[in-house]
Amino acid sequence: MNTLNQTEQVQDDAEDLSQRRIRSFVLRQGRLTKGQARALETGFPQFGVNYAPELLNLNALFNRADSKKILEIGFGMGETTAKIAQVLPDCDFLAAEVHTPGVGALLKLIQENELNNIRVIQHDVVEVLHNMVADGSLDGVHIFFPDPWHKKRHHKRRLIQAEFVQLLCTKLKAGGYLHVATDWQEYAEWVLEVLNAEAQLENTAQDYAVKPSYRPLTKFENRGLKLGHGVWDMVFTRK
Ligand SMILES: C[S@@+](CC[C@H](N)C(=O)[O-])C[C@H]1O[C@@H](n2cnc3c(N)ncnc32)[C@H](O)[C@@H]1O
Repeated sequence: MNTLNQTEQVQDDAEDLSQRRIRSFVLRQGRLTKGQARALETGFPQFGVNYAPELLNLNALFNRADSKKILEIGFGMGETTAKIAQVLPDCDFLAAEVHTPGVGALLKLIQENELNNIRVIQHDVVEVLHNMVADGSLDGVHIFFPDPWHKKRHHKRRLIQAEFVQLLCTKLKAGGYLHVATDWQEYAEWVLEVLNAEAQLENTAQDYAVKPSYRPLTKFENRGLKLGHGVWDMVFTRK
């Protein structure tokens, strides 16, 4: 192991010991653009949800009862979230992300596109699910390009793990869906194995699914596809 790896290992171990749970993200100081800062200030009061260990009333949050309620996990800069919310106006999206610039960016998109069907929460989604989302209340869960945590010793940080998938299943309605997409083949195989092993889930495809039309191709993904890189979608439903 070289010195850099040793330092990383020590940092990893220290973090693991200091936390009750291994997290799927590392918080980095991110620079906010002026637009993102303004959107946080003006948009969060209307479209933001503060973390609190109390169950959310999703119908009240979106001010309608007849819509499908979808949780998006780790929306990054929110481009995909905003596009999907536009093409699926009958669905409401609770979008979770931990990084402040991303939260500002999505709030900016919500304001620019006058979207009423997104609410944003800045918190670890594992805690949000445990403490704020009622059992059997979600029609769908979107997880697009979760951090692949390439190194073997970091695999424990991967969001998609048996225990996490079980938690998602308790929050999904019967017939609700879980859609995961990744551009890292080894992680795709890992995700497929974990989802196949969960007895409460059923694959909608033989293995990988055809990309559902609501998920837009991002610039990054398009570039990768042109270079011959793959993207794998997996769509499972809750029995
Ligand atoms: C690789 S990025 C993908 C972003 C976006 N979905 C996309 O397709 O561009 C993964 C994101 O998941 C977020 N994330 C990871 N673990 C999370 C957690 N436990 N709760 C909320 N967000 C999380 C990270 O902060 C990061 O922005």
